[in-house]
Amino acid sequence: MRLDYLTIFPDFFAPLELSLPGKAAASGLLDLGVHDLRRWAHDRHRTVDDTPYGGGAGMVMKPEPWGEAFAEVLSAGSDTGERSTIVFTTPSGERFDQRLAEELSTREHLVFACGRYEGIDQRVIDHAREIAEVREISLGDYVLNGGEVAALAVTEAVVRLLPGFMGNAASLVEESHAEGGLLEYPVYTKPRSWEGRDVPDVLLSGDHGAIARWRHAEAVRRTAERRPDLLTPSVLDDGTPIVRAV
Ligand SMILES: COc1cccc(Cn2ccc3ccc(-c4cc(N)[nH]n4)cc32)c1
Repeated sequence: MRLDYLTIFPDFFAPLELSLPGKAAASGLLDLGVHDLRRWAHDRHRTVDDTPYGGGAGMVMKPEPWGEAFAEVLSAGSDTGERSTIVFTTPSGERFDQRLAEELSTREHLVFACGRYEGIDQRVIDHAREIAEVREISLGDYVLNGGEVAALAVTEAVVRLLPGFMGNAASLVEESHAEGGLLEYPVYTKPRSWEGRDVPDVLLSGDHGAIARWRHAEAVRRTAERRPDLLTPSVLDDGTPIVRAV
């Protein structure tokens, strides 16, 4: 997989060299490219923003640098001739979740378009839809100052799913939000007693059936307490969607 990042803060992506994706890059399983968007702003001040048409506070990112950047990065990045996937992180995107992480992990080339200011001129997104697959992705219902943090989060969730990148593939299978949609059960390690708190006896019993049953029960209890929405069915038995009055 190739990952490219377009940003006015390229240093934001230095951690990618240090973390899991960095190792994967070293092993040749990942190709990373971080690009300063100002490379495609040709005026003396490398201007990437301007005032919004229609008025309003703040600045909007100009379309021209993005158009030139996409042209260069898409042609250089998809040597397989595969269409690239441009990911715009934005508060107004589809909510990122494990299912979307799994979907993106199947792509050959992801290009993260990291906006700043009050966002990117809409014509950039419209243009991108003609030259690539486009996903507009939100991390959640809160507003960040730009797209870089969201791009890093999406990157980590996607890359760890790629075959050969996780040291222990078995842990991927057990994870919450992956199978059954339950939250993670509580985990323990040595020492057996700490600050007067002991590890649950069942985990020391060697009875793998009892341990599995305890872990499932704990996952259900936690999910019911913290995320009851994950437990309620969204469709009736015959597949009819359940529409809830707000
Ligand atoms: C576009 O609408 C905006 C309105 C007010 C501020 C901003 C700031 N901003 C600029 C680019 C940008 C990219 C992503 C995000 C973002 C994503 C999530 N989940 N929260 N915040 C925020 C961004 C944007």
